[in-house]
Amino acid sequence: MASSHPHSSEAIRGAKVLMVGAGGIGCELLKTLALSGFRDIHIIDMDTIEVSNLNRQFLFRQSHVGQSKAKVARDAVLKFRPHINIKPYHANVKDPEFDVDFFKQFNVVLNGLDNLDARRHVNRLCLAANVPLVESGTTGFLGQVTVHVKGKTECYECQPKPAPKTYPVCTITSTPSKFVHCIVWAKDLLFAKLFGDKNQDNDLNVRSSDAASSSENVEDVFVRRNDEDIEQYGRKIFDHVFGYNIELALSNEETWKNRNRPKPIYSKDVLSDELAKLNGNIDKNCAFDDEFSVSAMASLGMKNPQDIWSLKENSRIFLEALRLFFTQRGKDVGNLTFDKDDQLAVEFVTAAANIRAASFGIPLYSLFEAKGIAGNIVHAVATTNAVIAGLIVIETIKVLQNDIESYRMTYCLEHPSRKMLLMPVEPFEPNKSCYVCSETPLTLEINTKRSKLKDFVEKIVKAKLGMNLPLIMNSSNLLYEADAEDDMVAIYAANLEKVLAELPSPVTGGTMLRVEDMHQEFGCNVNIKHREEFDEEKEPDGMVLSGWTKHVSAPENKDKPAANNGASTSEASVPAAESDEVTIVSPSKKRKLTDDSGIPNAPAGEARNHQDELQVIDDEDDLVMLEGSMEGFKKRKLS
Ligand SMILES: Nc1ncnc2c1ncn2[C@@H]1O[C@H](COP(=O)(O)OP(=O)(O)OP(=O)(O)O)[C@@H](O)[C@H]1O
Ligand SMILES: [Zn+2]
Repeated sequence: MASSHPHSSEAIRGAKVLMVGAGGIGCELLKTLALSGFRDIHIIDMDTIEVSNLNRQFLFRQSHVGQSKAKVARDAVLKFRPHINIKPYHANVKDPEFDVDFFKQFNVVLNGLDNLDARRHVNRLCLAANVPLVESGTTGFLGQVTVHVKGKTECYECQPKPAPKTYPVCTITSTPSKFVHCIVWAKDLLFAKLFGDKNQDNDLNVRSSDAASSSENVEDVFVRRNDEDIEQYGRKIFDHVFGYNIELALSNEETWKNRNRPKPIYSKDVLSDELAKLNGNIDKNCAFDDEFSVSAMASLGMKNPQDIWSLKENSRIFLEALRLFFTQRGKDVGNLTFDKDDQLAVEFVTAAANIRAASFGIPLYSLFEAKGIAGNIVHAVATTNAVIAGLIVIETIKVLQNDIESYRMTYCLEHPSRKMLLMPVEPFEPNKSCYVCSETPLTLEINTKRSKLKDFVEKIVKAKLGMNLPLIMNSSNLLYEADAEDDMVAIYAANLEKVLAELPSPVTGGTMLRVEDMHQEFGCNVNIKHREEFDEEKEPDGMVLSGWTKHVSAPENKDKPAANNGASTSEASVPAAESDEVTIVSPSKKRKLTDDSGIPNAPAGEARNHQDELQVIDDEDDLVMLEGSMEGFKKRKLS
């Protein structure tokens, strides 16, 4: 780790650093820190080791599966650097114990995280504690490292981050045109409906409940009666979702005027009765070691995850996976959420998505490909993580030396630009209108007569402002407090609704709300303005927050800013959603369709660069940088 600075080794030896995340980047980083001479390292990671981590998180071995990442990483590094201090915390960085005072003890904080939510939280604590932050992210071959020093460079939130990839609910429930729509339907609607929490809202029946006046009671279809034969139940579900619901959708002629009509698929048409019986019989000879090895593919003797199954094979997998969930993993049913590492769940979702795709004339995909789409997986490249970890340490040393002139944010590219794969750029000054690191008030346009406190808190305060434990004030009146007792919540809700309701319409001056998060020692002012109507397509929240800088996020999710925006460290979740999930926009009313799309696992779609500096052409599979874009790298002086 060469540095021209004479005191770098001193700076390293005396430094106390906090690493957040001990995953793909984190393992590389801890090793590089230790080998570079760092002697006091604290690590927070909330996860335990999974088998799927082992290919790149090289501090972990098979025998560590199930153990704390932070602790195992520490032990592994102490084997070759026994005399340094490494303190692990198996915990969520958002836990209250990691407050501003905790952050203040460190000289620098290094993020190796994989989600926007945690990154924003750490950014705010670093600002409040006045501790520099070195932020990083990787997605496949792409990566970046940025330096954030309060008052000197932009903070992590100075540039707005792109919104999570969302799909209009009607595209998902009624008019899929791409395989990803079928995956989202299979995963977030059907899987959730059959195996998830029954109390969760679910749009699966949007269409059929419209016609619930017909003989069938829709809710009953999905509930398995106690004495109901599992094969019969499986076929009933199959026929309902792939046959009956499609017929129902077809009855709405308007929808299909300019679209290809889907084809209803019934189990009897695809599977002969003999086959369906065989379906069940095979399994009886197939023993599973534990519940996580339960597999419909194994049960049916299908081996290659890269095969594209026929409609018949998908149907058999669908019925078999459903049967296995109820017979072998019955205790999970009702509590499951889709997990890309759950083989049976991936099999079920692949099969269901393929059957739906077949119905809508969309090409079918293999389990391997479907898993990538469902899990938003861009395959991790260990080398990218290693390069990024090295760059983090280089920036860390500069930060410790207070060598501001040398700070760089560095992009790791997939293809060379001007023969360079690493693109160093001078950091930007803080954005004067950043609501996080400056005092700029925000503006919220909202229908003050209709909007509810719950929506305001969930959609704006938590989702957009990233607050964990919010508190809302109007002058000196407390309107909302996150951890208030239930009865108080009702009073707060009434208060806010009263405040909103009393606003004259249209409000020109606005009403100021103060929103704070004590834990983050962060607060901002929100100027409420009344607006009557919202475009349900473009403004699905029914309220619009603005005021802190122009929007970077492109509607098609191209030219998405940097890798550390949302998802990503290794095996990054592409659509950069906070929960790393593709979500469905559920409109209050039916909306006009658009074909938004973009394939979520296409690495090319993930051009992760500062939009202002890097122009990127999303050319299906290639990230191409325009030569002229180098102009954007011109110096911007730091204060
Ligand atoms: N709020 C948080 N608090 C503490 N650790 C977190 C938090 N959010 C994410 N992490 C950790 O950040 C690390 C990110 O690493 P990485 O991107 O390699 O993900 P992974 O979970 O190890 O792998 P994959 O998601 O690809 O299976 C994970 O170990 C995860 O536990
Ligand atoms: Zn900022």
